[in-house]
Amino acid sequence: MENEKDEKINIALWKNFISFGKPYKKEFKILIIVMAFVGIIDAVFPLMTKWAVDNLITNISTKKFVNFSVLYALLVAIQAINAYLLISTAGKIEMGMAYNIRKIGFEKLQILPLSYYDHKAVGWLMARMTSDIARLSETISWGLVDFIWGITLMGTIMVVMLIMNWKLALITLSVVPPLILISLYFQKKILKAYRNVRKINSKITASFNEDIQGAKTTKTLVREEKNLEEFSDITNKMKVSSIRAVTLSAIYLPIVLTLGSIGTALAINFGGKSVMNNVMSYGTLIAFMSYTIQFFEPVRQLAAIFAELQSAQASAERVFSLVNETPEIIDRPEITEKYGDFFEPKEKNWPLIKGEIKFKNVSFCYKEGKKVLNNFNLHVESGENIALVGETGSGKSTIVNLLCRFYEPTEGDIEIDGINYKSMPQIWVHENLGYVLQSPHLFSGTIKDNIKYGKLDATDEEIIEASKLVNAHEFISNLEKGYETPVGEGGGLLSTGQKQLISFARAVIRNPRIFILDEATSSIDTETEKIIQNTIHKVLKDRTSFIIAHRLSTIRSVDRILVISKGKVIEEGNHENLLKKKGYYYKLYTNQFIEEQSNALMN
Ligand SMILES: Nc1ncnc2c1ncn2[C@@H]1O[C@H](COP(=O)(O)OP(=O)(O)OP(=O)(O)O)[C@@H](O)[C@H]1O
Repeated sequence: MENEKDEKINIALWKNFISFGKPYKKEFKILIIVMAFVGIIDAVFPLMTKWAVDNLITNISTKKFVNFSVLYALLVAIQAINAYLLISTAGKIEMGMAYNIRKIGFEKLQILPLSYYDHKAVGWLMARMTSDIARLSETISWGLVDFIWGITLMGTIMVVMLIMNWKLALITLSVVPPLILISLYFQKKILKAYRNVRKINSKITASFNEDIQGAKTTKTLVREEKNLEEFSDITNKMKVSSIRAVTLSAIYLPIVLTLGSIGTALAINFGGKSVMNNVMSYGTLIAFMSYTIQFFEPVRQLAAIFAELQSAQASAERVFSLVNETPEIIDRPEITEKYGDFFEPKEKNWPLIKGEIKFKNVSFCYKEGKKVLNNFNLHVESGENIALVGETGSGKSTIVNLLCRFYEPTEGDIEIDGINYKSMPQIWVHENLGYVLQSPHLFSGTIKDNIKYGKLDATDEEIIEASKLVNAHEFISNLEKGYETPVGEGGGLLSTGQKQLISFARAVIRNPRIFILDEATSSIDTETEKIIQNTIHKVLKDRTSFIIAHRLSTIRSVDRILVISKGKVIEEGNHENLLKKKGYYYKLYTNQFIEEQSNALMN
């Protein structure tokens, strides 16, 4: 979590933020007018009291009394209508702006390349999209409410006081400047203290999160006591910070009340004398006393808004760093003109992919200066099945990520069917891609929903057909609710093998020309493994495919095996040829074979 600095108000940033409120121009206008009315009417009530004291008590007349009552009731009714208007309008602005920014943020998250997610933690992004945006919209709408109300109320009170008795007005208002200074000082301190509480709170949330997710690991490593100790440490800090924040509020309020009382005392003292000398009416004195008390609330509110704006600015900066992020991989303008953009694609009049792939002198680095691939060349025929093997970190996933255009080459080109993929929209490749991840992610919902995720308009027949192709139909049909079985969060209600089969179905339902399989390392039972082997065989048929292989038994029948080391192909050929070569692959294969045999014996 970043430090929130006490910076000056950044006008440009707030202008940018307010631009999201453009669709709510009418609501903003209503809110400003309503709040100005509320402020003025609030300042009229003490005048009503003055009038009542000066006229009704001393000189009672039924007609005047009735008129007074009617006017009073009218003002109260107007305030009630205003209250309705202000709450509904401010609420509309708050929710509307949050909706607009969240939508744009979500759209951005869809188009940002994988590289963006490499350096942004999930928790960071979630906090931006939820709490930061909520806080900003709240600050803007309710802050505006308090601001307009405060300014008009204070302005009206000042004008009325000066008109009634300018000398007494100046004397009573002399407590305002120290009040403003003290309010600013305390509001800043209070806000800082609460900010600290929030920071610790996010650590507590993260702690809970890690603890729940890592419950199994904790138990196996007997870390319970240590975890508890660390947790107590954070909660203790939270307690201390919260008490500090509350103490500051507890000191601030009596100071405001005292200053308010001094103002009232000044009014009574100097005003009382004027009343005794018959220079001023009782009613005016009472109005003055009411005004001094009424004056303090907006000062407190305005100081709070000012402090809140400074702090909310940090939220605004973080939200806009996401909203204004320019994706590293973008379709060129001439391409979007021809094919439309991500959210509004035009007719797909691009060539169908057959699946011939060429890496031409491709170099790539995730971080500047550290080349993972250097002058990498590869030619894959359409429909050819390729397996990538090699030690961990050798660059297998990188090759595949580049082919999928999740990242783009730093140097060199990648061609599909002889076309440089950078001269086509990203969706051209993505639409023709089937990718089964090493640990497939299923979304909460039913098995059917998850398979349909690969092709939103898929019919039930297509879903069953895809499931049959990947040998998943049998196990799905045996479940009590069949295709309507809920998979749980992240597919947690299914076994690893079942999850894999469903992700196969999801990938093949769109009939992709290029198929990528990042083979699972986690062990599954022999029966399921056999089913998956058979599935792989069927799915790869006639498609250009890349398998990142961990179990070498899977790839015995592929057309070509590439042994990758430090981003280079060090051996290539089919299974038999590579074994005959007695090189790296031979060693890898025999080691794995011996390992599997000894595991089998031990079991
Ligand atoms: N997102 C990333 N950001 C920075 N460096 C990365 C990133 N992904 C991979 N690397 C680095 O690039 C190199 C190649 O990684 P890659 O994931 O391609 O290897 P791999 O052969 O697929 O490994 P494994 O079999 O363990 O999955 C490694 O040194 C790795 O640390």
